Amino acid sequence: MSTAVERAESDAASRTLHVIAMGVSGSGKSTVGALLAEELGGEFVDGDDLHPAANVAKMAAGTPLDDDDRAPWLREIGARMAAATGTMVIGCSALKRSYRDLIRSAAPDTVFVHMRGSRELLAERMAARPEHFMPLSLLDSQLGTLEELEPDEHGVAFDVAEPPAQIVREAAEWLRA
Ligand SMILES: Nc1ncnc2c1ncn2[C@@H]1O[C@H](COP(=O)(O)OP(=O)(O)O)[C@@H](O)[C@H]1O
Ligand SMILES: O=C(O)[C@H](O)[C@@H](O)[C@H](O)[C@H](O)COP(=O)(O)O
Repeated sequence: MSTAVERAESDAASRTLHVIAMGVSGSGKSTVGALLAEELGGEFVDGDDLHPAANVAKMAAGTPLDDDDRAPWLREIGARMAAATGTMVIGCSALKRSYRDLIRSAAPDTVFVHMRGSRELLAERMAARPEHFMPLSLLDSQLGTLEELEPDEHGVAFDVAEPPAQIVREAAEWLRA
């Protein structure tokens, strides 16, 4: 027979979690998000794959998205999260508070794991994946648009200078607590 502590630990481990791996381009949403989903025994969806083709074309051409471009994409992300039957991690920049509010309006228990880093390190990481559609020239617009998590938002931030495995370990610990 299991003890009360063991039962509580097992409940926490099996809890269904709704997580957005958030941050600007190059911050590790895809890398850390996929590893985190694996660690939590859930599914990972890359928000990049949910952008309308016009959004991808716009970014690839070096023009930042605006609120109107992002609205249908954020609604799709909220709908995916709300429809998840098990633990779900979605990589989504979720740069503004209003974008996170939109996702929460569909899936209120969504938790945000924000990967933060210096411009220099982010630029280095973006430059190291030249085949990606997102041009380095959009990094400053991404950083200019970013609104940090506010105290009343359910979330946690990590420094992208840490290795992915460490971020995942700490994030999973925080999420399960
Ligand atoms: N914490 C990290 N430490 C070292 N390299 C990382 C880390 N996170 C991501 N990377 C690398 O940086 C690049 C950008 O990461 P990626 O996951 O594609 O970011 P995003 O999805 O946010 O654009 C990739 O080449 C990835 O392997
Ligand atoms: O809202 C946006 O401007 C985009 O969602 C952007 O933040 C996101 O980062 C791109 O999809 C690029 O993809 P990567 O994040 O993989 O560079």
